[in-house]
Amino acid sequence: MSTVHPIAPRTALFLPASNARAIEKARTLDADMVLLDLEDAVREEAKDDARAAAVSAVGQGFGARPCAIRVNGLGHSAHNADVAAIAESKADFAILPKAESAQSVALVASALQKPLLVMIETPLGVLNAADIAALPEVVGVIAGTNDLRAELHIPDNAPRDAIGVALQTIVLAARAHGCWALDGVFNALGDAEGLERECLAGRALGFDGKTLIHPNQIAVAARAFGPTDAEIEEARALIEAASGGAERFRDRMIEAMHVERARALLARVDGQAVLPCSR
Ligand SMILES: CC(C)(COP(=O)(O)OP(=O)(O)OC[C@H]1O[C@@H](n2cnc3c(N)ncnc32)[C@H](O)[C@@H]1OP(=O)(O)O)[C@@H](O)C(=O)NCCC(=O)NCCSC(=O)C[C@H](O)C(=O)O
Ligand SMILES: [Mg+2]
Repeated sequence: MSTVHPIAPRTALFLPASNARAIEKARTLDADMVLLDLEDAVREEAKDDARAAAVSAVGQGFGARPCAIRVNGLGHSAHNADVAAIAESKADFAILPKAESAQSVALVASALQKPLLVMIETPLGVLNAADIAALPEVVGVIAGTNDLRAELHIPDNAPRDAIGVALQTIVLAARAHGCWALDGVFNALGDAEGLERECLAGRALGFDGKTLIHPNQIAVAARAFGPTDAEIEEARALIEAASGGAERFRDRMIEAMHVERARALLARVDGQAVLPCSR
């Protein structure tokens, strides 16, 4: 798989593939990417219908937005049927939840024949994240923060620091292997300020964007993952001012690497592939 994928999404909206209204709504929304779920958001008795709906939805497409389908995990009775259907579908990406070992992910990847986003959301998955991200089919790594908290016995109301090592490990794995790093979902639907704080914290950790669960989260996350107008202005000024080696710029030291970062930031604004997953 040698396609260069578009820049990492800042906003990747999950919706249950069983929810026809949400599918229609997603076509009108401004998310960078649409993620149709067959796993936890879909009731057991609705799995077959949801799979058919997901295949049909990606067949119609989501305009210019890339779309992915999340399969049921290894060991679930719907897993094989999901994989077979998605392999034949027009989905741009597949998502594998609860990825735990490079060996098992490699088997699924070869059956899917799609660029793969893996969810790291178990202790074993975190410990093996780098090996999983190293697989050539893997183009992105997503933190599954609800499952992680549950598996680690961390109360829902404990601060995010409690999963800090896991989040950083996920970013490290993604960066080490040139993959996208997407942060986990924010469950509190009415808490825009909390969402913004969590997005900014995720960006500060190195995540490219955030997975979302509701339309009203899109604008907040897009803004937080930026770049902001101030960042754009500074990047332009820095490139203009820089002459090559170590020098002073607005009272701080910059070198060639800062110029490269500024160029990357501006290329992201222009929609060019800056953080491409070139697999
Ligand atoms: C969380 C929800 C169940 C809330 O649903 P509801 O209360 O019905 O939402 P609203 O009435 O506020 O909806 C307003 C309109 O917006 C549409 N809508 C809602 N959510 C979405 C969506 N995600 N995508 C597109 N459109 C959406 C409604 O249809 C309404 O439209 P209209 O009537 O036309 O105005 C619900 O938001 C939801 O199901 N969210 C997604 C849940 C999901 O996909 N979960 C799986 C991913 S989470 C995950 O991965 C966790 C991870 O594994 C981990 O371990 O952490
Ligand atoms: Mg999960």
